[in-house]
Amino acid sequence: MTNHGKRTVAVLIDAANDRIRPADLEVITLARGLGGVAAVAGGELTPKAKDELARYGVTTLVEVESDVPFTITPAAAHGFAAGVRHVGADLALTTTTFANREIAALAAQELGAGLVADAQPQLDEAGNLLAFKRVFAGTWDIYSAFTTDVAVITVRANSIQAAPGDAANLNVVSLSVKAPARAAAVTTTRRSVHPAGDASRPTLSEAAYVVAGGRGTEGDFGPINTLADALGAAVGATRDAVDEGWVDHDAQIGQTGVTVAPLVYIGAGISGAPHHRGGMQAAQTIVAVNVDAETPLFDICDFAVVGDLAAVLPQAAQRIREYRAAK
Ligand SMILES: Cc1cc2nc3c(=O)[nH]c(=O)nc-3n(C[C@H](O)[C@H](O)[C@H](O)COP(=O)(O)OP(=O)(O)OC[C@H]3O[C@@H](n4cnc5c(N)ncnc54)[C@H](O)[C@@H]3O)c2cc1C
Repeated sequence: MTNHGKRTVAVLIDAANDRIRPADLEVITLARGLGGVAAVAGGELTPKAKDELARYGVTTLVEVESDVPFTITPAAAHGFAAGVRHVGADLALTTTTFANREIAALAAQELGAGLVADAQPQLDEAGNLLAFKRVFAGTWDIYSAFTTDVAVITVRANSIQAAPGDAANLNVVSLSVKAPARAAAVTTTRRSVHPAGDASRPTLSEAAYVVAGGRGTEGDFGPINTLADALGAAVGATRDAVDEGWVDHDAQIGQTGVTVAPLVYIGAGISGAPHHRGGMQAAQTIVAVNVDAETPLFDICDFAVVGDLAAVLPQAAQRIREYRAAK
């Protein structure tokens, strides 16, 4: 895919009541640096959500009315692809969630587009689009170029901090689509959303701050929760902690768990086995708390604290609370 001058970037968004999800706002912020931004949503958004899109510089909102709801993945993929075509976008972005990976793949197939999952769009010096991703437990950086006219990228959370842009006049378009037969063939009898972990905390895969505990907690996640509460962080864990039944499987970070890329990852009582590192090494700042000064996690961390987590974490939480109260 070569540089065509001004790009149009379509972003799939998922409004939760009146709010645009923070991860979607990150993707919109990223998209603004690449071209004009159009949002594509399944159904009608509330006026508040539309205001938020305008504040983030989105110029067009395509509200897709589909005969099958976007909760059915092929219907969402078809609706998204229709939105991308409608605005003539050459780049389509979604956040990286399990559902969005599938939506992006099906939409890319329909659009004849190249797809890179869990990456960050970037422009090279000539303005050509690249998808950047860090792989193999953070040991390789891959830059992919597109040979197709349209590119689809699912964007890893916390690639960028969301920030409002120049407020735009939002042009709202309604687009009616008929879902493909494979979507219409599905009958939803019951739909229940399983709240991942603690509903009062951010989603682990999208959180800006993550506090994770391992076998060193000896089953007491109290200090982990205390620090997570002070920071507004998600709680993560190693597989050993999950296998012991100390925390839900949803919290497992690593090769066979969730991949996180927060601004700050704090790992306490975690040795830093390669299986765990593969899921957190992309964090921007890594803090490790361990009684063993030789623990492997110290080899890759930015800040190492040698100490008992039961003593260190409550003190850190207390200082954070004091700092926030004084601000
Ligand atoms: C196929 C496969 C897939 C796997 N997938 C994953 C995965 O997705 N995610 C994952 O995490 N693991 C995974 N594992 C397991 C992984 O290899 C490690 O066994 C696991 O990550 C170790 O967990 P841990 O760090 O909690 O425990 P340990 O390695 O036992 O480390 C505990 C650490 O706590 C420290 N400690 C003890 N007491 C304290 C204290 N009071 N204060 C501070 N520090 C203390 C110790 O010094 C030690 O460093 C996988 C393994 C296999 C074989």
